[in-house]
Amino acid sequence: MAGAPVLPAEVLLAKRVQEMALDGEELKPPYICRDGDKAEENFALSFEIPVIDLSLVSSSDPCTPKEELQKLKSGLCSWGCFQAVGHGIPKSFLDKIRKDAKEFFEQPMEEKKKYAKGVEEFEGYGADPVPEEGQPLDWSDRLFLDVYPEDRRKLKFWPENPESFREVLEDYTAKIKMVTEITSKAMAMSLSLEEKCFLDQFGEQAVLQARFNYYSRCQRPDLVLGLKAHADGSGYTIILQDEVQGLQVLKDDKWFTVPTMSDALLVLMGDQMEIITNGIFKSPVHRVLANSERERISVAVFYTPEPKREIGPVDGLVNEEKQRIFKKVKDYADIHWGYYQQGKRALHVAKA
Ligand SMILES: O=C(O)CCC(=O)C(=O)O
Ligand SMILES: [Fe+2]
Repeated sequence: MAGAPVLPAEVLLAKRVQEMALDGEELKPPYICRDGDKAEENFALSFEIPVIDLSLVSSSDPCTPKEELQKLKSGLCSWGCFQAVGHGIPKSFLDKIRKDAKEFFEQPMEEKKKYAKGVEEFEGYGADPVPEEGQPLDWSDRLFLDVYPEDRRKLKFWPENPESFREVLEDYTAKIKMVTEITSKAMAMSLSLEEKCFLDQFGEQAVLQARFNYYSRCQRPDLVLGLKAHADGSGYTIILQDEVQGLQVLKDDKWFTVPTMSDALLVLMGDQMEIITNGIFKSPVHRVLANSERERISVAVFYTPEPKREIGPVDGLVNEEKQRIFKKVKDYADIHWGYYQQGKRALHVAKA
């Protein structure tokens, strides 16, 4: 592997990781981005990530258990994420999404390429746009789609096969939108804020984007990453995992593997929730490891404030005790993307 020529990312990105894996191609930089030192890995399974029953923290219930809200708050202050159950989406429906996603990626390349994106485009099937020079490439393929508001949908990128894909995704979008409503309210209540204050910041036309990730098997998982370490630029992100572990969250300089739970959705704070809560909720750095035995699929839905909408720390969280640490920003996700492509975080641009 040493001495393998470094090909321009544009050239490498013309071929899907899934094809390279199937062809048994030799790994090349910049896919190779780790030194293979397994000792550095921390495989600790983090059962400390709180599991929150959202049906218990819905606002209309005057008996909302204080302990559940407290658990939600402390989880978001320390981990920046939680496993949501009781979210109202039946497990059978989550299985359907997982099944359609798997069927899509398992089709011949020819079929998937009908939805291919250009190297510099965002939406469609392929890889992320070419990163800055020196940045690693992810050992994964993805299908990225704008799903809400409806007028943002570009149906030419929406798979027609498997047959139920479009309908299931439409349905999932509506269900996830409801989950964002309950979640935003519960998070506000956990901080003793007016329950609609986060929803008001995001706006009614807040954007949902779905990213179907396909992590192919890799013979040398110690040399690559399924997805490089990053924090999300969203407000927050709702992740559906399959039964294969791989997602890790960084806490106290250690990587913790997020357990898989077939009926749960992982709710992970993006930078914008860190800004809106004046730094109280953390937007965690996370990554995905590659796996030599099994492929892995996840569906991440990014929930982001309306374009052009100014967001900033909510009033109740800035006071004499707690100084304002972030200023108002708009279109933060775009700023974030520029830094992401350089392998950097963007949060400092919003510092007061
Ligand atoms: O695959 C996963 O579990 C996480 C995906 C993720 O972090 C992302 O798409 O931003
Ligand atoms: Fe992410």
